[in-house]
Amino acid sequence: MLPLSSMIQSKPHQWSAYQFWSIQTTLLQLRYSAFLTALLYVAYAVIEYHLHLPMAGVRLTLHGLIVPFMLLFIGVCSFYPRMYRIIRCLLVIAPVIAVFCNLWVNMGTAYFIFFAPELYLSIIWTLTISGLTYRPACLSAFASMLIVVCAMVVQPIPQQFFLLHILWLISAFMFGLVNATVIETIRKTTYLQQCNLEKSAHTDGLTGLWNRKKIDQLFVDELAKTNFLMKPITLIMIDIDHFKYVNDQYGHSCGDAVLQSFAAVLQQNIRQGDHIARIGGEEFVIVLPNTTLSQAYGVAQSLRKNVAQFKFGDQFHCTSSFGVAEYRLGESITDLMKRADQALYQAKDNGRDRVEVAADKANVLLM
Ligand SMILES: Nc1nc2c(ncn2[C@@H]2O[C@H](COP(=O)(O)OP(=O)(O)OP(=O)(O)O)[C@@H](O)[C@H]2O)c(=O)[nH]1
Repeated sequence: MLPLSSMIQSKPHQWSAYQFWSIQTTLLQLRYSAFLTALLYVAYAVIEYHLHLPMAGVRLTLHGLIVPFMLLFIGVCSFYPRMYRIIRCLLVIAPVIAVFCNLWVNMGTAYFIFFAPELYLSIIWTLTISGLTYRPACLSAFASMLIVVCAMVVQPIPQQFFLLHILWLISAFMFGLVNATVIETIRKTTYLQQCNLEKSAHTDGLTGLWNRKKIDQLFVDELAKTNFLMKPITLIMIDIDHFKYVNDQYGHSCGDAVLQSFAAVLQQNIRQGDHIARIGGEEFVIVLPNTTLSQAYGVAQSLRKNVAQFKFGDQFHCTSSFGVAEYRLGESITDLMKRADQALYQAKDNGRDRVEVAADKANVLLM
C-alpha cells in the first residue's frame, strides 16, 4: 500500500485541496494555542519581574510585550485565512526567537537550570501545540534545537548536567516529533476518508458516474455561472432501448456489464465540462453548459450513433433513445428534466433509437 503522503501527492489537484482543507482545520487550533500561550507569557513575565533578576527590563520587554504581542497578532490573523502564509512564517520564527532570548538572558548564570524547561517546552509546543503543519513545525523545532546546542558549545554548562540537559532536549524533540507524525497521519487519513465518503455519496456504485443528488447540485452550480454569463444550458435524457430484454435474455449480471459499458461509451464521447449521471435503472442524464439546443441535438445524435455501433460484450448491439431540452429562465432542474423526459418518451413512441427535442422554439430551430 502507498504511504498516505504519496497517495495525496500523486494527484496534484488533490494535494492542493488537502493543503486547503488542512489550513481550515488547523486555523482554530492555531488561534487557541496562540491566545493561551500569549496569556502564559504575560504570567511568566510577571513572575520573572518579581524575582529581581538581572536584565529585568529586557526580560519584561521580551516576555511581557514582544512575544505576547506576536502571539496575539497571530491569533487575530487566524480569523483571516488569506493571511495564512504570514501566520505560518511568524509561528515558525516565534519559538526560535523565544529560545534564543531565553539563552541570551540565562546562559552561563546560576539559575539557567530554572529556565531550561522553557526550552524543552518550546520544542514540544512547536511540534504539537502550535497548529503548524508537519514540515514547518519540524523546521522550527530543529532550528531551536540547533541554537540550544550551539549555545552549549559557546558557553558550556557544568559537566555533570551536560548529559542530563542533552537527554531532556532530545527527549522533547523526539516526543514532539512522534506526536507531530501521528497528528499529520491522522489528518491525512481523515482527509482521504472524507474524500472517499464524499465520492461514494455522490457516485453511482455500478457505473462510477455521478448520481441524481450530485447532478442536481452540479446543475445548480452551472446555472449560477450560466445566468451570470447569459449563456445557454441544455440537458439530455437517455434511456437504453428494450433493456429488460437484455436482462431476460443474458441475465442480470450481463445487464450490469451493459450498463457499465454504456456509461463508458457516453462518458468517452462528451466534452470535459459536461456532467453525466445515472439517475435510474437504465436512465442517464447529461448536463451541457454553454450549449444551445441545436448543439445539444448534435451531441445526442453522435452519442446515439456511438452507442448503436458499440458491440456490448462482443456479442450484441443495443440502441438508445434521447430527449433534449434547453433551460428556460426560472425553471427548476425537475421541470427541465420533466420536459427532457417527455421528449425521451416521444423518441420511444416514435420507434426508439432516436433523438427528440422538447417542444417549443426548438422544433422550429431544428426542422
Ligand atoms: N442489470 C440491471 N438491470 C436493471 C438495473 N436497474 C434496472 N434494471 C432493469 O432495467 C429494466 C428496465 O425495463 P423497462 O423499464 O421495461 O424498459 P426497457 O425494457 O428498456 O424498455 P424501453 O425503455 O421501453 O425501451 C428492468 O428489467 C429492470 O429490472 C440494474 O442496475 N442492473
